[in-house]
Amino acid sequence: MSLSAIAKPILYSYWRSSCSWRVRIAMNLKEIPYDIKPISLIKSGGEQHCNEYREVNPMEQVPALQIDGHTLIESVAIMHYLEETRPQRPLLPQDVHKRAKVREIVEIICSGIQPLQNLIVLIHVGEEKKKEWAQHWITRGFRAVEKALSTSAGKYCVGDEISMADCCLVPQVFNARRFHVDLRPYPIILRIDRELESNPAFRAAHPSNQPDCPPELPNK
Ligand SMILES: O=C(O)/C=C\C(=O)CC(=O)CC(=O)O
Repeated sequence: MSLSAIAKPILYSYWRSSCSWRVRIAMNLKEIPYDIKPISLIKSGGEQHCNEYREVNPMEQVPALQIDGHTLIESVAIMHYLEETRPQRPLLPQDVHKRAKVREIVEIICSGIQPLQNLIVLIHVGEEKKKEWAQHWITRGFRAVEKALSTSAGKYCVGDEISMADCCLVPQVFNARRFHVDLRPYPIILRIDRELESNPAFRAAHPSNQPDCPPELPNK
């Protein structure tokens, strides 16, 4: 086995990137030790655009995970890799219908909400319109998530076991608060977010507990 295959995984991460945060939660839940390599999405126009990092992730985004001698990108693909190679503390239910529900909620958030309100899109939309834009897409998506949860949720998004859906939901709720979305119409989302707040794996993955979190939290 090569040295890189047994090295401690390295996660290229940004403290308040919701996609990095999903993977941090999954790594923590599965108790996989890893080192963080911070990539600032804002310093000098964004370190994700430098030549060196483009070699790691040609999408010029975080996260990227170096693990088992491979470099993986895209948070959902990474979570599935972790699930398939580290089945301890499963993040997908056994039941096929419940699995479909987990994937549905993951997809709503990771395709239907977050990409529309991420940094590159908001820069394009412009400072003046960005808050209204982000609120629009998060509200639209949360309506669908809340509806899905009305039949799937137990203690967590799907039943009583934490799944990939929860790894995606909590960071998206943080983004919703950041853009001052009125969350009162989504009581199930709020209840699950509150439930997971004190979970150690979620707490350790929180932006405020990251090595690159600035001492003064900007809230723009
Ligand atoms: O500090 C910043 O303002 C820069 C970037 C982010 O927040 C990350 C995002 O683009 C949002 C997200 O991950 O959903």
